[in-house]
Amino acid sequence: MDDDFVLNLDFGEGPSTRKKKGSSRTQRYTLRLKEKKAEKRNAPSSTFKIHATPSYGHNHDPRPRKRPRTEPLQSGPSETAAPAPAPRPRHPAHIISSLFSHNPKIEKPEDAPALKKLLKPTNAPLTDSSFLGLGLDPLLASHLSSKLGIDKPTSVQCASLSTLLPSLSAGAASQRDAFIQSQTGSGKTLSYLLPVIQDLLPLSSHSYIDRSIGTLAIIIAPTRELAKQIADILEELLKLRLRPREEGPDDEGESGRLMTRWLVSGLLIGGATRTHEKARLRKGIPILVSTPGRLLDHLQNTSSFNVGKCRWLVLDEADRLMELGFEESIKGILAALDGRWKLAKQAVEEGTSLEVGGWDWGRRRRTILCSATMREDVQLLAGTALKDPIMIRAAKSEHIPQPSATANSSGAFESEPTGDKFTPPSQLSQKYVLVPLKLRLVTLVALLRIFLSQSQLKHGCKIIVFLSCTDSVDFHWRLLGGATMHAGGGSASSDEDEEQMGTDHQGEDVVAKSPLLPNASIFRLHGSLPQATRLVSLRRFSSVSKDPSVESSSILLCTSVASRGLDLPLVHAVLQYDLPTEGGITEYVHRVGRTARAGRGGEAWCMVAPSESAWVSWAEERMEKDGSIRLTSVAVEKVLQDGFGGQGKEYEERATEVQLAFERWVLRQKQNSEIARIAFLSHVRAYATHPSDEKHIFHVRQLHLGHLAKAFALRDAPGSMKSSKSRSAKSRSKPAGRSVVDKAGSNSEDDPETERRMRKAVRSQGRLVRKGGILMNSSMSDFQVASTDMLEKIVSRT
Ligand SMILES: Nc1ncnc2c1ncn2[C@@H]1O[C@H](COP(=O)(O)OP(=O)(O)OP(=O)(O)O)[C@@H](O)[C@H]1O
Repeated sequence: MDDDFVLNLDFGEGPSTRKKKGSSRTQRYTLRLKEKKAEKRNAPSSTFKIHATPSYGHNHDPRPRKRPRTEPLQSGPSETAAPAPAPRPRHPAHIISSLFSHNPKIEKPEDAPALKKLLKPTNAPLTDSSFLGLGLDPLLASHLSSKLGIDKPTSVQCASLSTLLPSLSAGAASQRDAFIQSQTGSGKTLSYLLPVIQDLLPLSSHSYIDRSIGTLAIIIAPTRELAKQIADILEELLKLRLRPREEGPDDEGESGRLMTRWLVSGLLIGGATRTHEKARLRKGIPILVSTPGRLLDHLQNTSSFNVGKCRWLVLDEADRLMELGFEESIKGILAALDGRWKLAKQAVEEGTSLEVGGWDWGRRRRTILCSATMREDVQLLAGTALKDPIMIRAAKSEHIPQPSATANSSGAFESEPTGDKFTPPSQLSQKYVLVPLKLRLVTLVALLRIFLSQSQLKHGCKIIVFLSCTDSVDFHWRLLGGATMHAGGGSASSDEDEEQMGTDHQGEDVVAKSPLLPNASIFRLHGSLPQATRLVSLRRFSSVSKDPSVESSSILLCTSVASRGLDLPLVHAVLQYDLPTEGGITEYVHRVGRTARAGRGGEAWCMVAPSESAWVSWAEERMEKDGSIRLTSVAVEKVLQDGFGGQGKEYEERATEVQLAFERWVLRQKQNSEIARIAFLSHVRAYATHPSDEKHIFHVRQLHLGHLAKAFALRDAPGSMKSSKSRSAKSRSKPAGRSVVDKAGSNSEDDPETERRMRKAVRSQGRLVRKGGILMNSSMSDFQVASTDMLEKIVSRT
């Protein structure tokens, strides 16, 4: 089987790779590498091969080296192969990227034990339980099984259904509010949707009830994507048959239930015009999914929004709601709902409104709060929103958990159950690679190639890559989609770049293809993209071809906006290219939780800089004190070797060529260099926002900016890291790659005042994305370059 693919290498000097004058360091590297290469090289070749299927454990291929092919690089499935460019002679003056010199020494990780103990999934459906046994309506249970393929409940679903289902929870417990907390991918959405539907379903047998009854249940989610996802699941659930399969359409049936289909769902997330939304609300939306800002807006301004009879309020991802500053909006929503209920009740009592027969006005609204963590701010929200709540948690073992704690009047839970740390599912394999800054970009490509090659066996897979900020996402997306291995790329026009980019119907770029990542579509997601683009990107990233012969591998480059709640099918690997700047270990667990869902397997990888190595034990300890959670170290050399193939240290040459291809793309056009520069600056700025208790691990001062520049395919750190106006001749002569402190000419970051100003400046910029508590940008990590001078000012203490 020859499933290798070939990279065309051009050693000729294209215009884009012309050496800058006066770069004596580069000249030295060039000469050294040239000499080394000349020694090694027997017969110069214009191509090398990169194994599409990395061979774990078989790196030293005993087969004789194949004669290099001269075919062009294989592209993605939809692309036709381009004619092979004629091999060009190697040019002695070609700039060589010195990727493998002057890197910090990294100790080789110990070999991982050959047979890793397989851990039982902690978020899988339970084999010894059933929905019917928990009291779920047979119509719902059979719909779950036949249409959604869900037969057994997960642990948290067992706990919640046994508490929240109206049929089982008799007496006082039947009206209590609830706090649901459990692992990622454990099925929290169904754990609240099923009780809500089961509670409202009997109303369908009253012929006089229709949509005009208004909104009876509201689900609030922090982001539009999440709200849309919940609404989609709800819509699927509400397609259930309203009579048992064995009963005909006109039978009154043994069940004695003749139900009408009035129970429909609706989504309010902005995007549509207010008038259009108002018209939908006037018609009636019995179960509404919304983001907080838009909901509050309609509660305050839409008189036809009939919520007087609302029975359920669900606050999903409550910790994210708090992080995004929605506390005030939620208080407003609670007050408005109470007010509307009072007014509606009063109107009925006064006879000014038509009574719905037998409506139980005494029944209080039930509120459910779902959160990954029990942080202080979430407990405060629980204190405001919940009354005498019951705590619902998933057990770690296959035991149906009992509701375990109750909250006091301030919302604090009196009996804090043990083992309440927010941990990833146990079946998730967690790995990290200590990567010198210079090698980050090529290691990213190598890792993606490894994931893709694994997925080839399974007809495609999904990979999510988290980056620090929107500018970095945009840059990497364009870079991967634009860079080619043709050194003649110096003359490539932007049209050629565009060929590898697909656009959505609004003309916004959606998909990119990289010759380095064959058969994969690359998407991006961050808060600054138009809403339509975000939704299209997510939909296309998640789509799975029904034809097994069509590979549907896809890669999503994103910010933390994708870390919470999103349920994207078949995500095989999550790579944290940049570790979270906000949210610490909770954010890490949310991100890795996009894979290994509902009992399935998955891989979580992190790239850790040598200066950040203390993060590993820091993270392990925060996930589980007893040391049961361990991240496995994988050597960067192994990743590069497996990703790029070749014999011995051949991967170094290949990685260098890939780096050069990226650097050529950056040099190709001014606009590319600008994107790279902006991404670099935004990344450093985002890095500076790591909270003070993480500064011993993540400190800008530890970053070698010259090396980091390589990770943005730049040959030097942007000169504007120091204001050009104020840059002295002395500082100009300093070698690139010094830390911010060096460049600023003083120990600026040791100065508490500078530190304070830096945080303030960065935070205030972060706040710009949240206007009046309404999510404008969806993620606090989505830093925009409102002013690229910001960082320069910060570091130069102007
Ligand atoms: N009982 C079940 N059996 C099989 N799959 C299930 C079951 N319940 C839910 N799922 C599936 O598990 C996946 C995760 O569900 P869901 O998104 O509700 O998890 P979650 O706990 O809310 O995760 P997160 O904390 O990441 O938001 C979904 O694809 C869902 O269809």
